[in-house]
Amino acid sequence: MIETRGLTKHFKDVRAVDGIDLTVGRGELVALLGPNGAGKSTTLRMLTTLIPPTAGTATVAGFDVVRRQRDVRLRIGYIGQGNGAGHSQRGRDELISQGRAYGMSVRDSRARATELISSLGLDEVADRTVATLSGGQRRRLDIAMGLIHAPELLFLDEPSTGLDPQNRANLQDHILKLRADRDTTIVLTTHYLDEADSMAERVIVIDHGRIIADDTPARLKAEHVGDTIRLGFDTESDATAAARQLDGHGDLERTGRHLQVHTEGAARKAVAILDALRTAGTPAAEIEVVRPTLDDVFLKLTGRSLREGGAEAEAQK
Ligand SMILES: Nc1ncnc2c1ncn2[C@@H]1O[C@H](COP(=O)(O)OP(=O)(O)OP(=O)(O)O)[C@@H](O)[C@H]1O
Repeated sequence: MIETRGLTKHFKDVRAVDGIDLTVGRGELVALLGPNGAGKSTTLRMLTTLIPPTAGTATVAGFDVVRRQRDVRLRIGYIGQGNGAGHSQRGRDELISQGRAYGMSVRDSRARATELISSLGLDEVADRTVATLSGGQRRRLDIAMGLIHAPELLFLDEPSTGLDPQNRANLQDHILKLRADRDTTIVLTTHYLDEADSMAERVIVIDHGRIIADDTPARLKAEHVGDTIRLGFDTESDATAAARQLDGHGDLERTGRHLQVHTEGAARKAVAILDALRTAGTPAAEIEVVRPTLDDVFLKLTGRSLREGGAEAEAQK
């Protein structure tokens, strides 16, 4: 559904996107992850024909994004970060007009608008004019607009930003359902690592306009970080003795009376480690198996935390 080769966008001296090669197949659900300014939105804006690449090529749904813009647009839905909806019409009418703009019949547009109003929890706002809606309500209306023509490929630029947890969950359900029912291909950007982790089977990490990792969340975590077993002891000397006992069980790191063991398959190994320590007479007082998050992956890959510029920063705005 998407094929890019050396896709590049420069804004004067800023290399926003720096030679991206990307292939996305039909029905995939892909999350683009990266800190502020990494180039995620610029990539989506090129793929949705809103801005032309400086160099490289991209085809979307089989059409070149520069030469066949109209063909691309008819097949995709794009929900950007700004408010796409107008102001003077009622929410429901905006949706119906949008459906008509995509060539749907009045009847189909109405039916689809009703379906989306219900599934995105827009009942209370459907008959109000857009100008009177709150930011979150407007966001949900924008999302409904992007879905009106049931596109085969959907681009969502930070769909959850500005939504409360319940609406975020509703939206995630809706996206997963679209995929299950219609095999819609979905590419989304997000700052919410848990969202990427739970929804996407493929996570692409972008930094400085380049792809630095591309895999399933589970494999990214296993390959780049691995599990950690955290052990606590009654005294520092117990921890030192335990570290000697556990030589060979993984990478060990001792801080005071705590010991961290970095290893694969930590849940299984934890049992063996506890047994070994008990037998040696230095039993652990505390144990915790810590699974890595996508943020740990990002930190490992870039030396920076995605959270610093991510959802938390957004929430403080
Ligand atoms: N129209 C523009 N003119 C000049 N520079 C731009 C323009 N659009 C984006 N940039 C720059 O390109 C870089 C990539 O921006 P982009 O919006 O693609 O990042 P992003 O990963 O989507 O970030 P965010 O998470 O903040 O949305 C940034 O340095 C940004 O300042």
